[in-house]
Amino acid sequence: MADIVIENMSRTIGALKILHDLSLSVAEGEFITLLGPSGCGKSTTLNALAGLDRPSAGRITVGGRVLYDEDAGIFVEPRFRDLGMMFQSYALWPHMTVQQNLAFTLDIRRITGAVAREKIAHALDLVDMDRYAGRYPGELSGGQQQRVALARTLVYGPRLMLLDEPLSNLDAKLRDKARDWLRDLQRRTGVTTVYVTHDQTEALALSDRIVVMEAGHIVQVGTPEQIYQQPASPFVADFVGSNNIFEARVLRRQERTLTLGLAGGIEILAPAIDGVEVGELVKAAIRPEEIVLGETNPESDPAEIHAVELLDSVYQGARHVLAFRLGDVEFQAEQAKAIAAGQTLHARLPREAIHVFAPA
Ligand SMILES: Nc1ncnc2c1ncn2[C@@H]1O[C@H](COP(=O)(O)OP(=O)(O)OP(=O)(O)O)[C@@H](O)[C@H]1O
Repeated sequence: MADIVIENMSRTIGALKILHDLSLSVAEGEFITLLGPSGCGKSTTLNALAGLDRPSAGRITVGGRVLYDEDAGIFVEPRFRDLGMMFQSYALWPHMTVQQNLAFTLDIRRITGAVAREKIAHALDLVDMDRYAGRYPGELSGGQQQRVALARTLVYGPRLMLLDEPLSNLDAKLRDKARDWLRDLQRRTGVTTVYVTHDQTEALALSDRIVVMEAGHIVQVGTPEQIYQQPASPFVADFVGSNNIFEARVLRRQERTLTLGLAGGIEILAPAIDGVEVGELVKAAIRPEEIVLGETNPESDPAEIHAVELLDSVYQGARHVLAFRLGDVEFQAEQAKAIAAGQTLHARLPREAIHVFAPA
């Protein structure tokens, strides 16, 4: 049974349509991430689940209970929704110890005494902060404060955990670590989680499924692998991971192969897809790590190989980013081995690595 069902939810403010007819089901225990650029409506969606914002139309059900139904005039107040929410600016109460911060959250829900103490001990244990119960927030590192904030979100056993960019104020190294234990924590507790981020690395690492949003629309829902390997549109391809996105004309269509033309008579092979006609302009994408430079394998299809001049070579630690031009398109390739700019060499664009998008 789905734990969260959002049906035809829209949000309008004045003349501005912020969410367009969103529908989404989240399974019990699932970790789902709303991913998209700033202003695409992620927080508005999360706030609608939390009851902090009232949508203009649609219906939200959690665990079979209707929390919002515009047509039926139902809107359950946040405090009656039984959800744990943590924002980017998770402030712990500075004048209370860790223990008191959690106790206060329970107290609001009239959970006190031995039951409260047991829940607090359990929540602090979950985030590995049980030894710090007597400390004040000011005596903890940023990462520790953040774990306490998560414990505070979890302490009363919410049905859903709603997290809005909870890792964004940690430095890069701590964020990687925090990401790992957040995933682990969610697996251990099994609490259905909706996570908001504009960071695609975080989304790929954490999620069971990712919901990609663009301008108030859901544009793709899928596992991290599906989103990464089969982006539904050039927007998704561009937003998730790096991609070379280019425009080309469809020159020929064979059973399994499309031949795409670039300026200067360059021909690129791609897998055939439906909905594309010969003569049409299409968008296509290939990931930098799929391009093979300096290809000499005699078994490769020569039609996939092009002589190119290396325009630029940038060292980025574990890999080199190498730029070259084909027709009027500049491509970037990535590989571990350095190659000096200015050389002419072979670039192989494997047919299967090219992703063609049917015109919208
Ligand atoms: N109260 C409001 N009045 C007018 N416009 C609003 C209001 N709240 C949100 N918006 C607009 O709605 C759109 C979606 O906002 P939302 O905060 O949901 O985006 P987001 O994807 O969470 O962005 P970010 O990653 O920057 O937090 C934005 O264009 C925003 O400016």
